[in-house]
Amino acid sequence: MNKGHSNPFSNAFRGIVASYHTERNMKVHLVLGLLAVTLGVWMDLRASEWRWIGLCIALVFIAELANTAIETLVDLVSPNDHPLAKKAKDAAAGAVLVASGLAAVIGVSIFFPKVWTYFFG
Ligand SMILES: Nc1ncnc2c1ncn2[C@@H]1O[C@H](COP(=O)(O)OP(=O)(O)OP(=O)(O)O)[C@@H](O)[C@H]1O
Repeated sequence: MNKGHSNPFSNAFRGIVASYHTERNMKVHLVLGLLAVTLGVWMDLRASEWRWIGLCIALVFIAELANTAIETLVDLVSPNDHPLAKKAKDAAAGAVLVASGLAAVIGVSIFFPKVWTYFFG
């Protein structure tokens, strides 16, 4: 493999696109992220609230990309069942769950009161 002319940005972008194509959860995260941004524009969020939403979206994508990287490496190194392969994959999936859970809690705490006030306030 020729590594001489590789551009770090295009490598990183290729990694994100490849993960989007192979991981169903990436598409779910993208839709939820776009939904949060749309809702944020509609609800006219404050700058501090946008920072939290941006942080949550980035955190979930970082966790999902790391999960993809670990799953891919595990499949390469241990194509057959092995307890350590299971441990690595389950821990990586756990990272996505923690990030998604935090994003859900922060998202609900920001949007729920605004949506409630909009419809019933
Ligand atoms: N090589 C392996 N050895 C042992 N257990 C494995 C191995 N590969 C996967 N598993 C286990 O099988 C289950 C399903 O794994 P799978 O590879 O489908 O990933 P996943 O967690 O479902 O994620 P995704 O849906 O993103 O692929 C998980 O509990 C995982 O730990």
